[in-house]
Amino acid sequence: RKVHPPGPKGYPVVGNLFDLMVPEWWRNTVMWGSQYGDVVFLRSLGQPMIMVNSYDVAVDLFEKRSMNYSDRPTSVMVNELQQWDWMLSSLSYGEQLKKLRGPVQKFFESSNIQHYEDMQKNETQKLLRSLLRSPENYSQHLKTSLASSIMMVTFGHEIDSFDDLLVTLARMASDHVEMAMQQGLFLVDVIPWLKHLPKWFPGAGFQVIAENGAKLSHDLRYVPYRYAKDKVLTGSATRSFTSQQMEDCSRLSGKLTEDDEAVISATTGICYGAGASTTMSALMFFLLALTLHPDVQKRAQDEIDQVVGDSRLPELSDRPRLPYCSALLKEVHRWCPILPLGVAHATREADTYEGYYIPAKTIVIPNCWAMLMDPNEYPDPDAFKPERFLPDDGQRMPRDPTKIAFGFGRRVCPGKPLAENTIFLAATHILTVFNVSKATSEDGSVIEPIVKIHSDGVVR
Ligand code: HEM
Repeated sequence: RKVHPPGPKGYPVVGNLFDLMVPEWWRNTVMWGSQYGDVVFLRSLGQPMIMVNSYDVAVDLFEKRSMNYSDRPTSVMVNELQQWDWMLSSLSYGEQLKKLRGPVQKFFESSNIQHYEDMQKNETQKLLRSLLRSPENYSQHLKTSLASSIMMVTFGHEIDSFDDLLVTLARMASDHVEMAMQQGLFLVDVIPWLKHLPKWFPGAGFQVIAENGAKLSHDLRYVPYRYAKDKVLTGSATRSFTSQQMEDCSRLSGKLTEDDEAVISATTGICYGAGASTTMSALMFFLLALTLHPDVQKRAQDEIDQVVGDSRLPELSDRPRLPYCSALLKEVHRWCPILPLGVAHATREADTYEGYYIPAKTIVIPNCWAMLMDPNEYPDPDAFKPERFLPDDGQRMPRDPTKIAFGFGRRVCPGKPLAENTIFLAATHILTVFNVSKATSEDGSVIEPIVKIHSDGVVR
């Protein structure tokens, strides 16, 4: 509903708590969108929020007005008590963000990340061998392979098992921070003075959680970095994000300063948390799509057979000649949004948009679910149809879903080139050597899978 400046008073509070408590509650936000429009205002425990339901509005706010819409919501629990304030994804828009995003963007851009193709192919071939040995453990094999790939790219650290010490640390830390980031879970985020309560005080259990979080935050930042640094200094390191940054610093100033180390440890420390579960989720949805749609699988395999032949596995350079496989992966990002509500941005200052007053420090949520399920852009949105991205001559190509799935504006995912390469290699390698199908019981009858999608509140 349109209201006029000056104030947020009198805004409609839409939806109700029940809507927010059901699993996959963002599905309801599509209804809010059709009822209230592309911009929906809510108040959660006094905190103003807007939900952006259309791609055009997302571009208007996050891209055309990016100076104002590139902040992040702050949280006492995450930023202050647990000291995750070094983490790029939770930094406010400003000098520190620019200082950290610069090296991250430079490292992950396509021209640099292509140097890691051999390493990625090696990891993917290890995945194929594990899948051959015990296909029933497919999700564990995927997790291990993706963890190893990210650890190799970031620290030059190869892992054999998911119980690897650095991976365990990164997993525990990621779980902790994801929990702490959930809006409204901790009262201290609503009533900040509670942060002064000692941990023995009745009801101050959050202080114990915070203390553990602060330790994990410190260890995640410095333990893997020191390990990788030692390998670089002893000459036993392979090329990685850490080694490249250390070389850049030495070339520019002849030595590694404390400030350099603070940047390298922060930029490398975030990679596992940001990249492992998201890429894993995309590949799990890919396997689900193949299981449910054998016709799609067959068409993709035929394309690979024709283009690549049967004497080698696909490479990144084959991508332009595999349009159906590329369309399949676009459809995976659209059909099963991994981050249905993206990652929240926040306004720095008050703004007016199309007659709406948007206060300063409003949390701005891109409703990626609604954008990717928009029937005007993607007719029959619940159906899995890669061919929608191969339109007949003269027909319009629907919007590339990765323009939504990887976020917007100045906070867009910097890891996108790496994620896309990893997903392409794993998906096409699996298609080349395996058939993915529904399981059968002992008497040979097909077991219909029951699709259950787990979400930790951020990543599905
Ligand atoms: C399928 C895989 C992935 C998806 C769908 C994904 C999606 C996203 C999204 C939606 C955001 C928030 C963008 C915004 O605020 O508008 C984000 C941020 C980020 N992603 Fe990814 N991501 C993926 C993989 C990766 C990988 C592999 C890495 C690095 C190893 C990575 C690193 C980051 C970082 C550092 C941020 C924070 C950027 C900032 O706050 O400025 N992501 N990602």
